[in-house]
Amino acid sequence: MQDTLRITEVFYSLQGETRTAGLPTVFVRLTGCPLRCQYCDSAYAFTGGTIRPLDDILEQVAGFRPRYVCVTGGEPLAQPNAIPLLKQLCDAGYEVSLETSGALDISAVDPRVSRVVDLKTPGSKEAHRNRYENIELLTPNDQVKFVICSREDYDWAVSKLIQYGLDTRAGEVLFSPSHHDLNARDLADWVVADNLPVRLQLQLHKYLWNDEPGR
Ligand SMILES: C[S@@+](CC[C@H](N)C(=O)[O-])C[C@H]1O[C@@H](n2cnc3c(N)ncnc32)[C@H](O)[C@@H]1O
Ligand SMILES: Nc1nc2[nH]cc(C(=O)O)c2c(=O)[nH]1
Ligand code: SF4
Ligand SMILES: [Mg+2]
Repeated sequence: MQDTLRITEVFYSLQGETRTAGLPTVFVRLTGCPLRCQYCDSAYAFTGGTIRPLDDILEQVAGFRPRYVCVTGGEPLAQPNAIPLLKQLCDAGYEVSLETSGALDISAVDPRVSRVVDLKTPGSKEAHRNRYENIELLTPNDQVKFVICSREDYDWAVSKLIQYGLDTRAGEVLFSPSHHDLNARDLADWVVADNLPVRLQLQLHKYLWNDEPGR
């Protein structure tokens, strides 16, 4: 039996987030997630999808001839075969990133992958799922993200930034406003006022294409 994964979509777009924002990227969106963040913009990936052999997914990715590949979901690490998928994407020569909720163990992910680890804020309603052991595993090739819903979430994120020295562990600390919950301008003003060592990230794809799936 060949390794398979349940996949919602594979598409080519501009990376809307993280340190490669703006660069053409293939997205592989895995189906299913054990969390239910109140703001989730990808709830259409909770169910459905198609079970596909790994080779078939790799072949579709190769057809786009990309430099960057982003594995997202849903929660990719909820499927054990996400680990061989990530390794084989690296072996194929792509620059690979993984978007993960931070609720599951990231230790088995190929070190060539840039792990984008969310620390779920209280405003997500899933902060109790954070696996803080992941923080010790972060390297300069990784990125930590806070999706911020309110001033209270911002203060919480700043306290975690300081408590764990996140800017010295990960290559990037990203502060992203929760779309529809928080004005990007307010978050920008707070980051400047506090002189934080973080990058404000806006979801570029929502400005370009609103909230359409597959973009
Ligand atoms: C849809 S999730 C999939 C990967 C993984 N489950 C996770 O949460 O990181 C991809 C990224 O989108 C972020 N996201 C989801 N909904 C959002 C929203 N309404 N505003 C800003 N970011 C959002 C998540 O926090 C996460 O960083
Ligand atoms: N363009 C684009 N960039 C993205 N970066 C992360 C995404 C995600 O849903 O994880 C995403 C997405 O859905 N679209
Ligand atoms: S963990 Fe990611 S995919 Fe799951 S509900 Fe939260 S934002 Fe959505
Ligand atoms: Mg998205």
